[in-house]
Amino acid sequence: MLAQVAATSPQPQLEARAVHLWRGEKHLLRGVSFALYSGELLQVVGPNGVGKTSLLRCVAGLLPTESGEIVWRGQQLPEGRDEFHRELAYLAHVNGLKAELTALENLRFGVSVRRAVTTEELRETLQLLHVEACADLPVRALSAGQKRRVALARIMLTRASLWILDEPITNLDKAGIALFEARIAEHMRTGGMILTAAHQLLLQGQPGVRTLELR
Ligand SMILES: Nc1ncnc2c1ncn2[C@@H]1O[C@H](COP(=O)(O)OP(=O)(O)OP(=O)(O)O)[C@@H](O)[C@H]1O
Repeated sequence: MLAQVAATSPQPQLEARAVHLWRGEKHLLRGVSFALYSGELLQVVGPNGVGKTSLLRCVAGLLPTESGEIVWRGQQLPEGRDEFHRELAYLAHVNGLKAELTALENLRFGVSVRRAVTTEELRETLQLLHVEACADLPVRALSAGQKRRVALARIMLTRASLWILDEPITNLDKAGIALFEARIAEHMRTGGMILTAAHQLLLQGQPGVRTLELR
């Protein structure tokens, strides 16, 4: 708890300011604002179709906003976009894994574009999510929950400070959720930040954990 307080900086690292987005005829995001500080988890909640995924995609730069600002460490994007993307790890609804490659090959492929990584480190990370036995299996042979765990291992391995995760615990069982919550808590403890779209809240009631409700 003390470590979390120490990791919290007085300046927001990420801000959305009055973001508006239309999808077709629908005015989806109507002036959405938030600030995310070092060591925090912000969970975007709301009913199906309200715009949670769209907001995450706007923040990640995958969807252009009609108006409003996304600000990373005081700099309005797209200015400084390369640095922002170096600090960002994004996980969509889909896992983004290649079915014919093994879990280990997927991780190596996904992580080594960002940094050098050893096989030992990849295996250790799979172990943290209890899917080390899947390391040498083709991803097509894994269950939905095992695939999600491998996809989450990729996020952990990036060493990005900001994780943007769309429904991260989809298909995870109780044990998988608990393992992932422990990794999130560790990321927060070391000053990392997480922005999620969520139907099921993580680390409820813990310091540094907030929700943003879309209506
Ligand atoms: N590519 C698209 N083109 C047009 N409209 C879209 C597109 N993608 C999503 N939408 C619409 O935008 C709205 C918000 O979708 P979004 O996926 O952001 O919602 P969500 O809150 O994440 O929903 P869920 O809880 O079901 O995942 C929906 O009405 C959806 O139909």
